[in-house]
Amino acid sequence: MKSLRQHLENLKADGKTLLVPYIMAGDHADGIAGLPKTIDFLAENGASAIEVGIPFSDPVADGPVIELAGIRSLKNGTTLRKVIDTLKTVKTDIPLVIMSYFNPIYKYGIEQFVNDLKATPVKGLILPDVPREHENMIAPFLTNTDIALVPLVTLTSIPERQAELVNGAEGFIYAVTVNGVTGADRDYRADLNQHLAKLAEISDAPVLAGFGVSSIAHVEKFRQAVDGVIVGSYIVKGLHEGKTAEIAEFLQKSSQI
Ligand SMILES: O=P(O)(O)OC[C@@H](O)[C@@H](O)c1c[nH]c2ccccc12
Repeated sequence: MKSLRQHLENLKADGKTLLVPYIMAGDHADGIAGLPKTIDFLAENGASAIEVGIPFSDPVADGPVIELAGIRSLKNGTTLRKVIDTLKTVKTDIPLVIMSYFNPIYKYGIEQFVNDLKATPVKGLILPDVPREHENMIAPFLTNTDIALVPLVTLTSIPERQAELVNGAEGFIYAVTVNGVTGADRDYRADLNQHLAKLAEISDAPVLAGFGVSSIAHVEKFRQAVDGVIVGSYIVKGLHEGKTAEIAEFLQKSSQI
């Protein structure tokens, strides 16, 4: 079993709420140099894993908060190469998961990308614009590595599709809670937890809910149906505004739920 899944399953077996904050690499006051300390900060405050975003000019699934963070990061001169070089210097016990659109990886060289990640704590990949049908562009390079491909299951995925995506999940299942882009402050549909609980039932791998999670009440709600949550916009905005105490408190409280 790949270590991302093992790590999350161990936490789950200890009764922990799985908590995966998302950050935009390079969106720090001191540019990419600030990435290692941001990772340390999240790890110290209870993150189970950390999703590290790669900035991209056409982020089709990103809402305004993440999109602006990407623009700031690109203005800081962040490139995929700089992110990987910086991650090579990071020492952490918790797995990192790269979230990237495919284009930067394609430009970098797919095989080279996977090879270079082996010298980093990256244990998973979320590639929102690579559907299962196209996974073979990268999956063969991951076979003999400890890097898991994390599937996104959306509300519109029909049961057959869900089963297919869940089958053989190497890390965790990313259960998308809304139809639309990332971002906090949104209404969830009334039967969302039933939908999530069904997904959790058919999945052996841990299931984490993401999109719009921005309060302790959200974490408590989703915890009734799945193993944990992914929190992006709330974290990205808070860090950008320097609200570290608030973020630390949110993470600590969430991981105790
Ligand atoms: O920001 P939110 O609503 O908390 O959602 C998480 C999200 O930001 C992060 O996982 C993410 C950022 N960009 C993405 C693109 C697709 C899927 C997921 C993402």
